[in-house]
Amino acid sequence: MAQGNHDLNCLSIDDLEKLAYTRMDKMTRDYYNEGADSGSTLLENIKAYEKYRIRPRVLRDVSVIDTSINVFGHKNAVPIGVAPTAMQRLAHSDGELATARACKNKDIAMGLSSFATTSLEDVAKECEGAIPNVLQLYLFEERAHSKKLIARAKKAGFKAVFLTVDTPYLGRRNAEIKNQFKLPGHLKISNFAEDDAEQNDGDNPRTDNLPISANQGTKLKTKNPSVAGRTEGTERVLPTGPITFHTHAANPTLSWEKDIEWLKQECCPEMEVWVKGIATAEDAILALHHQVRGIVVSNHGGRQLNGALATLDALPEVVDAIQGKIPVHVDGGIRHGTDVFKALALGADFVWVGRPALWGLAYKGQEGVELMLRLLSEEFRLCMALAGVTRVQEIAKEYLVKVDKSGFVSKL
Ligand SMILES: Cc1cc2nc3c(=O)[nH]c(=O)nc-3n(C[C@H](O)[C@H](O)[C@H](O)COP(=O)(O)O)c2cc1C
Ligand SMILES: CC(C)CC(=O)C(=O)O
Repeated sequence: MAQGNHDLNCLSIDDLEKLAYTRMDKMTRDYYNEGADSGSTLLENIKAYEKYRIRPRVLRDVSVIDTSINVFGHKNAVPIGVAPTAMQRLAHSDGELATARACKNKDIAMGLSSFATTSLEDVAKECEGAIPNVLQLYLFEERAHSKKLIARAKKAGFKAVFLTVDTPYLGRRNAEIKNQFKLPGHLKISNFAEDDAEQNDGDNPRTDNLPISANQGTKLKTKNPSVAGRTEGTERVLPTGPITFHTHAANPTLSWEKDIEWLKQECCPEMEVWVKGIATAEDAILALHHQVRGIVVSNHGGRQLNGALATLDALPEVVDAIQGKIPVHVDGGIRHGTDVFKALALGADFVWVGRPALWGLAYKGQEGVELMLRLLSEEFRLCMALAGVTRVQEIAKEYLVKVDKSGFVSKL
């Protein structure tokens, strides 16, 4: 394995996190790093990987290793993608463009948030069809903007839409509330900039503890606005005014019957419809029933329901339910190449990383994201070699054991 050309300040994702820490202002750092409530699910996402150990096989000629895998019709260098995360220009002035350039250079799929600070057309242009772009969708209760966004994504050549399904309301993120987090005036939620041109007076801070649709811009004709999202026997009024993540991202009305079928029709045939935020076998079966093209096991990086199962712990029941009928991806807490190996051994087809890309951006823009991808890719390749595996498809349960709290080792 090549050992040359290291950034000696940054030899691991842990190093990268520390380096990024000093390069972000407090509001950005808290917004990026925080989990919901006490943050226990965020931590458990990371810790869950420590419950498994690898069973290495030897004397297998590992001189040639192929880490690549096909995803959305493209060859990805490793089974790792950059997860959609909102507002990347908070971390670096090039924001999503830097991420796109890094992904293109490294042959890595990229997920673009609906709430990006760069338009989907600009990101697509940057990649010129070299990597499969995925649009993460917050499907607005008010449909016109979402309809337009989907049409634009199709035109720009996006391969898939990941409908985020774990945000009927925004999770309670106390630092975000304390800091009165808002997008600075020089940045825009670019995918909706045109829609907002006439009325955009900027974002409003998240200052209260209410479910998100009770925040600014949402008027519900309910008796008590603090229970927004439920129309108490009276008319429901859609969000109005500028499109901000405080007003539009969460949608408490989303449902399998009403929305998945609608979305499939809108996207068909150009883009695949996936659901991001599945954490149970029951919902995995519903996803199959509604014929989505794939699922992402995710708890939104621990930013939504705190107390939910770590994604690695939720993965096996989802994999069992799906039985290979559609791809199962996973995200949350992946910080090492060995984590990628473990997730694949437990049945994931592919993993996505969120915060590490933001830390890379904050550290050195495009170069920092490339560094992050390089670290994870090299660690993954080395892990495969030392475990005695030469192709990604060979990674399976037999390479793992589970170790419980008292140190008892069990086969899977
Ligand atoms: C700052 C931040 C912003 C995010 N924005 C979005 C988003 O716009 N849409 C979405 O579906 N998920 C969003 N996510 C969740 C990620 O897509 C992903 O599920 C999560 O970051 C994975 O966990 P990890 O950060 O531990 O890798 C965001 C996560 C973070 C940390
Ligand atoms: C636009 C936001 C709701 C982004 C998001 O998903 C997050 O902050 O976790």
